[in-house]
This record gives sequence, structure tokens and C-alpha cells, in this order.
Amino acid sequence: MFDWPQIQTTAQMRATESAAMASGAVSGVQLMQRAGMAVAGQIRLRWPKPGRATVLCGPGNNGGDGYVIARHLHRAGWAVRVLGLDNTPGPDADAMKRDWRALGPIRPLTPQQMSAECDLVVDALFGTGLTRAPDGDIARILGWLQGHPSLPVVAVDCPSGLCMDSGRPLHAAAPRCQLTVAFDSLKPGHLLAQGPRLCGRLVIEDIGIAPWRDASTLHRATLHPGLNKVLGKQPDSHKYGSGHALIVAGGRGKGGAAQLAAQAALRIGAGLVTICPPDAALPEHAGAPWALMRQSIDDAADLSQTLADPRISAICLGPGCGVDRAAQLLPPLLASGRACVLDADALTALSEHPRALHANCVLTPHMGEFARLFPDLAQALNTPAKTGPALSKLHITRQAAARCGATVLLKGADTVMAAPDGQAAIHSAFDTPFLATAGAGDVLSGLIAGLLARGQTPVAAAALAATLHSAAARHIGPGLIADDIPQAIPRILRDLNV
Ligand SMILES: NC(=O)C1=CN([C@@H]2O[C@H](COP(=O)(O)OP(=O)(O)OC[C@H]3O[C@@H](n4cnc5c(N)ncnc54)[C@H](O)[C@@H]3O)[C@@H](O)[C@H]2O)[C@@H](O)CC1
Ligand SMILES: [K+]
Repeated sequence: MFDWPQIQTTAQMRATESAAMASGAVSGVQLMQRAGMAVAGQIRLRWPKPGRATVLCGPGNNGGDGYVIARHLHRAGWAVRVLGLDNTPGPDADAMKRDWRALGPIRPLTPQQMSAECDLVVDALFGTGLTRAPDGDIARILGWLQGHPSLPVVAVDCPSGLCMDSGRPLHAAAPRCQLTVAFDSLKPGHLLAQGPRLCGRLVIEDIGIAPWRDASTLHRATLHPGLNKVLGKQPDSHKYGSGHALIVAGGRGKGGAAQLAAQAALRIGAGLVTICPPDAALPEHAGAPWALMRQSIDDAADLSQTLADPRISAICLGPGCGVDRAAQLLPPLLASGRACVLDADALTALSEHPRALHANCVLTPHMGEFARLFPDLAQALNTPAKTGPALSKLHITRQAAARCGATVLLKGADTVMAAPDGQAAIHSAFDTPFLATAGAGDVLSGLIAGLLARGQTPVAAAALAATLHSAAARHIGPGLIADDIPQAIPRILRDLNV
């Protein structure tokens, strides 16, 4: 799609690691050495003065990384206490355990050992191998950490107890970490559900296995998009070259939502935008913005006639539209095969009267609307997560897209978009809670419509729109109202050198 950070599930991560090792280019011990050294480097960068560290080493390779970290911190002058299990882990972790033993003892991994004073805890208990809730002494240690929230915790790959495929904790006391150092790529759990809150600051360290990722199966994050490459217009571009978006508006007194969508579509650079209320509501749309065109659409026949113009490249149906009007306009809209965004009342209409969708449709439900369209999937996500990999928002969005044959953008602080062919992106924006405000969703729909009009693929339009939407919100800050968002878009585009 774009040059955006890649996301690998835990299964994909294991496959990448195996492929790298099978190639002979790198061994498991070397990977563990790189991983551990990377974490120790991040700790030394952020805590330059050596202090007292407690390193918690679990039963597997995450624990193996912990022994490497302990060794590097010890060499850097830290007073290191290692707590570990009396087990024999895999051969790589076992080798790292032996190396540590030459430098210091391994104390039992029990909550009693946590009472010694320390400045920093390194959580190398469980990583991508977590399959069930930690219990016994490890669970008690997690509880102890929860009771000491001012003690900084650095997570190795992920906070232990968090399912990396879903961002759902398998244990109620998964630690809230100050820093998480993850390897090679983001995992869905870093971005979804509780993941961002528990991970704290997230750093991805390259351990040299990127060439062995299977590109055909990857998801994308939209954290640092190369938007400028995508959104820039050519100096000689023509207004029709940037498409024509049609925004369907509701009846009298209901036009505000469509106005927000229309302004967003204009700001994101659709060549032309027309707002289409019923005739009786047309006078309400007189006045600024003067760049916006107006045309009444009363019924399905009007819409069919309008869509006979091949230059209309995208339609937004739903915001403030009214469920009956949306239900009436859906058949000609879907029959046209034209790129479209279906939001709000159009989603309610669809849940009441299901219709065949197509690959140029983008559905933008929030969780409530999603639950009405795909009740079984929403219910499955609501079931408590007990084993890993736990079902995630990524899974259910991909299943919904495959089932309905359209792109689905499932809104939230963690927004997931998925296309019917399995392409998916995650946009995680837990830092803009003030975006949950009236009309913000209408603006998002308008951004998607504008980007569709400009020829973006549905999943790319959805991912770009989600990114711009939260970037604009971040720029505006608390106190934001939806009307501010389209106005902030030029500033965001300028900052991106578009
Ligand atoms: N994938 C890679 O490319 C690399 C992975 N490395 C590390 O290896 C980690 C994954 O290692 P592992 O697969 O050994 O898994 P973990 O170290 O995450 O877990 C260890 C083992 O504990 C068992 N387990 C799972 N849940 C449990 C529970 N609740 N209670 C008790 N035991 C439980 C599982 O059998 C699992 O294999 C990564 O997170 C990362 O830290 C790094 O060493 C370097 C490279
Ligand atoms: K960990």
C-alpha cells in the first residue's frame, strides 16, 4: 500500500524468524543477542545514570532476552538482580542463562524477591509466546507491580500478560509499562484495545530479519504515513482530474452533518464537491462555503439520473440523511458501482434491509453500528479473552469485510480498516479522546469521500482519512468541535509538505 510501518501477528513473526534462521544468515542466539542488546541500549539511553535493575526472566525466549539485558546492564555499571525460573528453556535462552550465571546469581521468581529496593524493573516474563493467563508466583509478581505504579517497568517485546495479537490482557494485572521495546515490527496488540495504554512509549528495534517477512500477508499501521507522496497534486492538475464527490444531505434542519462531510471532501482536495439535499431543504444550504455546489436530489430516480454523469467519482451517503431516505437511495447508488462511503443512517438502513455491496464501498461503523450489521462478530469480541491468540478488532473487521465484500472501517481510538481481499491497516490514536464528539464521524466520511473521488483505493482512502482526521484533532487539541477539523486540514497538509 504505502511506505507505512508493518504489523506482524505473532504467527507471522515466528514465520519470519524461522525463515531468517533457515536461510543461514542468522542464528537464534544471534537474534536473542541483538534483541537483548537493543533493549539494554534503550534503557541506557533513557536512564543514563546506572542504577539498580530487577530483571524478571520468564520460561521461554522472552526470558532469554532478559538474561542478555541483565548482562549488558551489569557491564554498564548497573546493580542487576535477576529473578528466573529453575527450568530448562530452549537452547538459545539456556545459553544466555548460562552466560548470565557466570556474572551473577539467579534468584527465585517469587513476589518475596520483589521487596528489594530497585530503580527499574525489566519485564522479560512473556512475549509473543503467551497463550494463557499467567498464574502462581508470576501472577502474584504482576499483581505486586500493579501495586507499585511509580516503579518504572520496561517491557521486552510487550507487557507480560498482554495478548500481542489482540491487545487484550489475558491477566488483569498485565503491567502498565513506561517503555516497551519490541522487535522487528509492530504487533497488532501494540496498537489495539488495552495495548497502547499498557505499552507506554513504544520503540521498534530492527534485529535484521525484515527481509524474511512474507510481504503477501502483512498488515500496515498508519503511524507515520508517507502522506505527501500520496496526496500531492501535479502542478497542472485539472479540477475533474481530482474527481467529483457528491454528498447526500438530509431533509430540513438536518443538513449540518452533510455540510461537515462536504467541507472535509473539499479540504482534502476533491476537484468538485456537490451537496445534495432534498429540494425542500435546498435553501438551507445557501451561503458559504462558496466552493461547494448544490443540487437537489429528492428520490431514487433523481439519484440515478445524477449518477449518469460519469465524472461523479464518489458519493457519501448517511450523515444526517435519515434512515428512510438512505434506504430509498441505496439501491440506485449500489447499482451504479460507484465508489461510495456508507455511514450513519445508511448503515442503519443496511442493517434493517441488507443489500449486496461491492468492492468500491467503504462502510464506516462505530462499534454499535457494527454490532447491528455483524452481531455475531461483535459478540465474539465481547467475550472475555482467556487464551492467546485472542480474537481482536483486526480479526473481526477483516471477517466483516470478507463477508460483505466491501471495505470496513471500524471506528474507535483504535481504528481498523480492512478490505475484502484481506488487506488491512490499523490506526491507533489514543491521544485524541476529544475527537469523540458530535460530527467528527461526518468529517471522517467526507475525508474518505474526497479521497475516493481523487482515485484512492477504498482501503487506502479509509486509512489516509483516519490518519489525517486524528492528525488534525491533535493539532486543534481539547475543545475541538467537528467544524474545526476540515479547517485544520490545510495546516496538516502543509506540515506534511503536500
Ligand atoms: N520472534 C523473533 O524473531 C524473536 C523473538 N525473541 C523473543 O522471543 C519471544 C517469544 O519467545 P517464546 O516463543 O519462547 O515465548 P515466550 O517467551 O513469550 O513464552 C515462553 C513460553 O511460555 C509458555 N507459556 C505461555 N503462556 C504461559 C503462561 N501463562 N504461563 C506459563 N507458561 C506460559 C509457552 O509455552 C511459551 O512458549 C519474543 O517475544 C521475543 O522476546 C527474541 O529473542 C529474538 C527474536
Ligand atoms: K515481556
